[in-house]
Amino acid sequence: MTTLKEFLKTDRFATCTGVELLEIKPGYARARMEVTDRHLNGGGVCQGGALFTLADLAFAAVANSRKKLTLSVNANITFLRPAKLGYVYADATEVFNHHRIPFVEVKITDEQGELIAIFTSSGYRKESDLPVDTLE
Ligand SMILES: CC(C)(COP(=O)(O)OP(=O)(O)OC[C@H]1O[C@@H](n2cnc3c(N)ncnc32)[C@H](O)[C@@H]1OP(=O)(O)O)[C@@H](O)C(=O)NCCC(=O)NCCSC(=O)Cc1ccccc1
Repeated sequence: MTTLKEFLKTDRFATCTGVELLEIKPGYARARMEVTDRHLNGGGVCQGGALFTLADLAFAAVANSRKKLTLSVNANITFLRPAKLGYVYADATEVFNHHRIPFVEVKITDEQGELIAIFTSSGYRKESDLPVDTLE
């Protein structure tokens, strides 16, 4: 039996950056990443691309939670506060479950629950079923 969580572990770049999927339900997913020295930019805060990667995997989990292959066709991120060393969490919600063009919002927060960034993305949902039996 294959789960969506296992399917998304094949995203090796996200795995290399330390992104872990914690929860996937229909229309909702949560992921986390530990910000370590290797994630810091020259300004001493978490690099924006690392936060984007965290949000992108959370997007992939929620957008594919309907078990149809869904890819991102556009994405935007707004950085509100710097992320420091420690865990950051991504809560992804499928705001609009359109059968073809779903819309997803991902909120990134730190260990104190402070909002770090907001990512939004539209997906393109293909007809093809994902080769997964369950979500987790
Ligand atoms: C999948 C699809 C969006 C659609 O494929 P197909 O069904 O084969 O159909 P086709 O390509 O023929 O397109 C149909 C029509 O739509 C048009 N069109 C397309 N895009 C746009 C646009 N932005 N804006 C406007 N129009 C657009 C296109 O020109 C065409 O128009 P036409 O009918 O000729 O007039 C494909 O274009 C693609 O791969 N794009 C790149 C996506 C990508 O690499 N994303 C990033 C990585 S995924 C990720 O991050 C998360 C993740 C991780 C792991 C697992 C899952 C998720």
